[in-house]
Amino acid sequence: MLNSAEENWSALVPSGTEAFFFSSLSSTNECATSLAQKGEKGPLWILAGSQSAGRGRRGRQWTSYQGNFFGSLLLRPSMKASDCAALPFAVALAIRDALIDCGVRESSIQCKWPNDILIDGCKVSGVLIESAMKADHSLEYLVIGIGVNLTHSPQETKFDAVCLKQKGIEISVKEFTRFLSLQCEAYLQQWINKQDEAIYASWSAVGWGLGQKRLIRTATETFTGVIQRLGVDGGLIVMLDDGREKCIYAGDVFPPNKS
Ligand SMILES: O=C(O)CCCC[C@@H]1SC[C@@H]2NC(=O)N[C@@H]21
Repeated sequence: MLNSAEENWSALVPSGTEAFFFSSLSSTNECATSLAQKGEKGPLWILAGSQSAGRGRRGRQWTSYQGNFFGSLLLRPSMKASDCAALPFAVALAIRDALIDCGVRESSIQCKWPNDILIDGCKVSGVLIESAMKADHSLEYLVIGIGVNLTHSPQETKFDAVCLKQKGIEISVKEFTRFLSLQCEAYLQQWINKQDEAIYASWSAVGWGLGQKRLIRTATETFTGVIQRLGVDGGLIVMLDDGREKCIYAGDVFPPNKS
């Protein structure tokens, strides 16, 4: 499959990591997963100019117009699946710093639980992490899929979207790959070194809605509550309107007045 890549972008990413660009793929996560299942070792970035079946979190589609960034990083870290709680937040922080490298105003970028990135309250990036485990519950492989709106902001989404171009920043997929791959390397090293507390603290300093009322939608319920903090296991602790605390592990967070 890598033979059919249009360009080898390995010189753009940190040494020891390979990167291949395809002008179009169904999904970079699907491609990276299929390579992992065939024994590809990584670390490897799979990048695409567009995706015909981009995957979002919770079974959603990810609209994938040419000009935006679509990339998946395949890794085989020697970690237990139970060590992954801080991973989504490390990835979100890496994307945030890559956006700062591109010239986005630092104070305008926030991280929305679990791993969306917002600029001025609108979604600019989403992350889909997929993995497989060995029988002993250690990780077999990890695929970290990242989408970033560089030139288009799809409006058919649950959350208002924005792109860098709307903020006056023009950056190519290639340039963004360079920034993002460097930041991912740094933050993933922090995660591999088990610096979860530092990751949680950095994320919490730029977390969207902390201390504020938000609407939460899980697969089974919708409720409002005041976001308190991250739990040690990466869950989001919310104080319900009746004063009880509840921790959620999968779901979406919206402004409190969202219909
Ligand atoms: O729902 C979300 O917010 C997560 C979206 C993740 C999209 C990226 S684009 C690159 C990678 N390949 C995919 O099919 N999905 C992820």
